[in-house]
Amino acid sequence: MRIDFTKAHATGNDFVMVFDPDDALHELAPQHVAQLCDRHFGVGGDGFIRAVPSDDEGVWFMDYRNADGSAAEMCGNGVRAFVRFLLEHGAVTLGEVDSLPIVTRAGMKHVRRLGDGFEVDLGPWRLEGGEPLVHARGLEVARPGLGIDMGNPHVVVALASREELDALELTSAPAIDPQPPYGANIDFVVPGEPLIREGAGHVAMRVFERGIGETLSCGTGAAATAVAVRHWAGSGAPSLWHVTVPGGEVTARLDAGTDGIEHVFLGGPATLVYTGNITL
Ligand SMILES: N[C@@H](CCC[C@H](N)C(=O)O)C(=O)O
Repeated sequence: MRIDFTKAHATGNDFVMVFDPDDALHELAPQHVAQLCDRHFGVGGDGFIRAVPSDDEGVWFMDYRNADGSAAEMCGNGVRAFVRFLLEHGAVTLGEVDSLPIVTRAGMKHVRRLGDGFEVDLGPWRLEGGEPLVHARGLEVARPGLGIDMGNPHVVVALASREELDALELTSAPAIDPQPPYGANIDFVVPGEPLIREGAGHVAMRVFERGIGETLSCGTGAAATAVAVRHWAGSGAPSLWHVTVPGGEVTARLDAGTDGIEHVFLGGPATLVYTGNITL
């Protein structure tokens, strides 16, 4: 089977993207996805994204899979790359003031232009309750995490310093107790110095993603980070957060959605790198 693909990234979170208007690849097996995402034997990527028409006329479904072939509900960096990809294919148009609906496994999301990049309305979040203990290599003792549902599951762990963040060894999965039923992406966070600058919050994070491993960036992780840090900071904390990740910076803005409930709006760049084809 020959597959035409585009390699894309959003702050270093990289994807193999396929345009599939006829849904011809709907039976692509997890091992095929894993092969495409393999950095030694395939194209290489943190995830695989297939563009397929949704049941809504003119609206596209983002079929997102992790590098191990597992499906995930949402990918905040991936959806920005997805919109760039759809625009490149001429499959959609997006004016300066419009927003584009995209169907995901976590429901419909709306994406608008923001500078040279895009901003996606990830919708409302949910605090999971409880404080799972997270232990990663490089940490002397396990730390409590805050479980946040951002459409996909996250556990955010606050660390004391930049040194502690840098010392983390994320080549193997951190242990979580109790283990969340569907697994979780684990976001390790340190406050910026200072935490608040010019009215906006600043934090740095590293992430160990479910179904992948450490990545250079995670958009839903940055959104969960902003929610967690604001939760810890209490009233008076800013609503705009700059989140530094190993692959760059994204923004997470906490604001009312069209339903009047507070949503997280994730902003950042998205780049198409090259196109090619591969035979599986
Ligand atoms: N990197 C993504 C999240 C991808 C899915 C995640 N690994 C999961 O399994 O939930 C992002 O930018 O949000």
